[in-house]
Amino acid sequence: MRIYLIGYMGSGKTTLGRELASKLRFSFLDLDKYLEKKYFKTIPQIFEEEGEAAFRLKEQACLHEVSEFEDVVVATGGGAPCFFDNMDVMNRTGYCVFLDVDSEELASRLMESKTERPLIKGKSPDELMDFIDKMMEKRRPYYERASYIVSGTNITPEEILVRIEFEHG
Ligand SMILES: Nc1ncnc2c1ncn2[C@@H]1O[C@H](COP(=O)(O)OP(=O)(O)O)[C@@H](O)[C@H]1O
Ligand SMILES: O=C(O)C1=C[C@@H](OP(=O)(O)O)[C@@H](O)[C@H](O)C1
Ligand SMILES: [Mg+2]
Repeated sequence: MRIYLIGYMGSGKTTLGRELASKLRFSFLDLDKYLEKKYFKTIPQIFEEEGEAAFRLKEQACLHEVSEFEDVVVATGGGAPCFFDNMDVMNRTGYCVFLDVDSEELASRLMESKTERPLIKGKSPDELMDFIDKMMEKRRPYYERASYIVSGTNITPEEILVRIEFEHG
């Protein structure tokens, strides 16, 4: 069994994914970290040296690899669902959960942790808010293809599990 967490930067995929995996006694895998290990480069380095398009190709390759792993919770990167066949792969090979957190909450979380995220690096609070709103509008249709949507500002791993169990039986 595989669980994929998707959603905007700052929605808590990495944080909640780790907690969820430990509850289930599954392995936890962060797609960004997996990618950094595979290519021996950090995400900001790849964006800077090779550009976003190259990053997206690497991200897709990594997703295809991890989609064969057993009993894992995968925290994806915020953009992963919006490129290539990634959303199809996740829906086909696991339970895909969209963490739907409102943009004000995202902005306040992301102000604290911008440096490792090349897409928002150096933005002022107002610019960040505007950027999140615009990008969320484009990304939402992809995110909403997830089999499960969990919304709120304080989503817990229990809530995610209950949803999957309740709807899946
Ligand atoms: N439920 C939460 N409540 C408050 N802050 C959170 C919550 N989940 C994550 N954060 C904080 O938000 C930031 C981004 O979380 P992270 O798990 O890295 O998100 P993602 O992987 O979706 O980008 C981190 O600083 C984290 O501590
Ligand atoms: O939203 C995006 O396009 C990205 C999100 C990041 O992951 P997080 O969502 O874990 O921050 C990381 O993959 C990269 O910086 C691009
Ligand atoms: Mg993350």
